[in-house]
Amino acid sequence: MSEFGQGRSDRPRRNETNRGGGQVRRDDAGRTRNRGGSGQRQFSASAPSARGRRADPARLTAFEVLRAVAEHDAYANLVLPTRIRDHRLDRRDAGFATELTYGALRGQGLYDAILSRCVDRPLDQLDPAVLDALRLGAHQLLAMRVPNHAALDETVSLARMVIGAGASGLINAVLRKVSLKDLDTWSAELVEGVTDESAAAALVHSHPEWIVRALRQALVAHGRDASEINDLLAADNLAPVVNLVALPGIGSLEEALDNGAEVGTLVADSAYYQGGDIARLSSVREGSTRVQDAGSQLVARALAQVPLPDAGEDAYWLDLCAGPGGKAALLAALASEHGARLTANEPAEHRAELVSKALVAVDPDTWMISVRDGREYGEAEYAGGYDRVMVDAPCSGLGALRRRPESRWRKSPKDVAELTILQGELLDAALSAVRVGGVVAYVTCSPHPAETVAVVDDVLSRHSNVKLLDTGAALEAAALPGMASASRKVGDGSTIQLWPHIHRTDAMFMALLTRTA
Ligand SMILES: C[S@@+](CC[C@H](N)C(=O)[O-])C[C@H]1O[C@@H](n2cnc3c(N)ncnc32)[C@H](O)[C@@H]1O
Repeated sequence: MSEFGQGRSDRPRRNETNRGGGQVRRDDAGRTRNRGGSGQRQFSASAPSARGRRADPARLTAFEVLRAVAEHDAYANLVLPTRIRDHRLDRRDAGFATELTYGALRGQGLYDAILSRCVDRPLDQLDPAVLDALRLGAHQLLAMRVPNHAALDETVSLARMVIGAGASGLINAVLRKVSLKDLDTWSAELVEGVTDESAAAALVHSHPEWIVRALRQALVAHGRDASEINDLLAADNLAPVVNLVALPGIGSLEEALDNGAEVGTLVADSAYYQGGDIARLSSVREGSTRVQDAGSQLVARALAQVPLPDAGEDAYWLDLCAGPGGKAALLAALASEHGARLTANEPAEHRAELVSKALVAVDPDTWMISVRDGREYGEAEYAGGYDRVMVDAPCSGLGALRRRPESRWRKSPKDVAELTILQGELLDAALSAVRVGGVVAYVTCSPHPAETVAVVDDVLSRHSNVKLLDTGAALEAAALPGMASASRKVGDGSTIQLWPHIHRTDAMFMALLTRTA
């Protein structure tokens, strides 16, 4: 089964027996079709000339999202829910559209390599809409449990309706060639003669080559074996399960568990939810239960719970880069339990508003929003004013590729280089704003060495009064028993790096630091 999707397809399930004993036929959109007494099919999945037939709404939805991503730089995870609503897809069709959209976007690199062997011209000379239709067809043919004839006919029908009759002929011919081999055979052919391991892994697991090299370096930099790269890349291609957190002292997981969620195994008050539209849970709508990756929950809890090296006051906490507010909500709830107050800072106005919304369920007396460049907290007026500071720095997001299916194709090494300067400056500001004996958490959702260990090494080399704490021990204390180790020793302290292929979380990095003088 493909690694480019949710790992399963819930449709079509063919030839199910219904309660009356007859055959329930499902069309290629997964809806049941009554074949009627005459046996005459109302809908022919195999008819290649389905002229005049309407495009399948689930496939049309996926096509529209791919077009929005390509033409308007849209984020698939934001556009898809709107399109699903526009087309009034039921739960089953919404699942199909989601798997198709995300799978085609993640698999784009691999599918383009395959398609370029089946098209008689360079892919960039194709109409971009045709190319998107071909990618959707390739994903259905190679990675979903859709019968070949259905994948072909439905994609051709879609193209005829939304692009034109001319395009549908080309698409039919190309997809027929794609369908002649399965994904493993195609992958093996593509890497034949490719001697560079990173280049081969980039092709097979559909990642840009520079990201494969960066992730391989990251594994080594965080004390793991470079040979894990294939597992890591494969994990990037699986849709993450929705993780929930019930805000401590405020929310409860009861409703989620009643609706099929399973208790989380990494961190307290968390759950895994696979029940579809999360907004149907009232606790989520109210904001007392929130969607948050378990890795993000862990780093927030580790900062909140680590004993302060100098047990003094513990009343003022700062989240320096808070938007859109995931960690701020958990930190504010934990601060409230501690009797502390959280300042959630975010320089982008619209993101600061999101932070306010994220905090809606938390007692408003325990938090406040600040809207400024986090580097301003390095100024004298804030010096030593906080006991615990979170620096969840803007980063390349290379550790969260599974959440944003198109993001890997939009990033470049230049993004990383630009961000590392800001990351160092924000960490400097946090270390100025924390009191002596307080704690700063430097966090990224990227394992890239330049954004993680290099930033920490640099700050330690520049400030003789800054010390790395045992972050691994703090994380373990915040986690449920049995979590696989994530820490790497550095002198007397340690940093931690979580991994999608080991911990089933985003690849969060954290270093806990203190100021000694
Ligand atoms: C990785 S995100 C933070 C995610 C957030 N902590 C959460 O858990 O939801 C980084 C945030 O830093 C903000 N940011 C960018 N430049 C900044 C700066 N100079 N000072 C403070 N925050 C900044 C971005 O707008 C973005 O919202």
